Amino acid sequence: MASCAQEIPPLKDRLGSISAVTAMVQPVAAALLITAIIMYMTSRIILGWGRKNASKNSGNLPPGTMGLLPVVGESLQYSRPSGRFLPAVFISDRIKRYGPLFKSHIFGGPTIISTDAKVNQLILQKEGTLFKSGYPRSILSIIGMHNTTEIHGNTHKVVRNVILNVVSSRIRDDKVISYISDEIVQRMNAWDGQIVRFQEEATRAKRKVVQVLQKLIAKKMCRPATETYDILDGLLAVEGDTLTREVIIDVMLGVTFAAYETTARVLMLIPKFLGDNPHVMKTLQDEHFHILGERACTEKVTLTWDAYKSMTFTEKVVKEALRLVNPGDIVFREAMEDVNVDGYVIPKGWKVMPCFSPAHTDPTIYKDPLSFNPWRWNNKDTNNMEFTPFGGGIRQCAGKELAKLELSLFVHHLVTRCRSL
Ligand code: HEM
Repeated sequence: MASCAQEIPPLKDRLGSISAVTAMVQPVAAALLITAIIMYMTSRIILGWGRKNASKNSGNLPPGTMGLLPVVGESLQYSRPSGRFLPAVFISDRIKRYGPLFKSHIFGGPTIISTDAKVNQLILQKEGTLFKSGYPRSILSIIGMHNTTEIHGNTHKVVRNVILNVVSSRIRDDKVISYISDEIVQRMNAWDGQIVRFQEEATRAKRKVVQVLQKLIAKKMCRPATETYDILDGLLAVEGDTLTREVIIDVMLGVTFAAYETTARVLMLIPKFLGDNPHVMKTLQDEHFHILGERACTEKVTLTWDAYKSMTFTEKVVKEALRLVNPGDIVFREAMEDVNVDGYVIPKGWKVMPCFSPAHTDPTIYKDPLSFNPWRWNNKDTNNMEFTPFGGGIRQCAGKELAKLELSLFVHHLVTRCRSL
């Protein structure tokens, strides 16, 4: 058995080992001290920075926190996946803590987040006077620096009119309906027995879009627009000093992004809603087999504008899916001057982020809001500020009628396909 004397080394040796340990610990301690000093100084700078931002404005900023780091702010918390439907946990937690209007620091800048339907309406309606579209650079670098969100005034009006005119005239064309319908069937056939990797497909596709657009423009320049007149034809027809070729390509990129990501997200979740709600599926099947009549599922069906307009229950299913999925949940604006809202000030130059999903899932507006219930739309007005899946004001979605058509045609093929499975 070892004695205590053997366990405790003599003082000289102990001093030796202590100094060895000290030698080892010293750099670590020094590093810790320096880190602590840097953290202290950083926090002072940050706190000072936060106060400086606030003190520039005489009014009362909405409550909220700005996060610990100047550039990152609360972006990491904001982008943490929620694992459930919107609103994101970040948003619902802050509504509980601060109320419907709060400040944060996300996407690289101080931001006021509004989840109040009335305030959102004000922000959207005052586009061009109190607020202007103001998407963060990180988003613009993907969707193009000159896309629809970044063009203002008359140029925006011209571009918007082109898109609205092309969309509203072409979706009534049965040939276009048939084209979309065939595309859906083709894609569905390719999905059979496969896991669909939407994200990978999208990323790969995005890289090719600019090349495709450039080739398409070159082709279009060589022949006059025909009956296949599309948004690109429309934009090329008004090409000029402000609407340059570069802007047109970015607008097309933006339209592709706006049209694809949003519609795909709703489309992806519709099968889940129907799988979870067999009674909705049954009612849909009744509607769509009625449209099919005696025709067998395997027969190629040519859908028409009239057939689409007769899909009245489908319209409610699409609305309900839009309410819960909310692919256009947030939009970005920038305050053009100090704006007073509900006793708070939104300072000039700050980003403003109207967020729609809290109103869409508010139990005082929608009974049992998280249930998928298309019948709730039987007597409900949808032209109000509490249902804004397509935004509002002069920047309201220019493709909303096309999106609703595409989603309805998808539902048609999805529910009639099941008979043959
Ligand atoms: C479910 C599908 C869709 C949803 C939920 C949706 C949602 C939205 C929202 C919320 C905005 C407003 C953005 C803002 O205020 O900053 C918007 C704008 C826009 N969307 Fe959609 N969108 C959808 C599909 C489409 C489609 C299919 C197109 C194709 C043409 C499209 C084209 C546009 C364009 C061009 C704008 C900009 C309008 C402007 O600035 O005047 N969207 N969309």
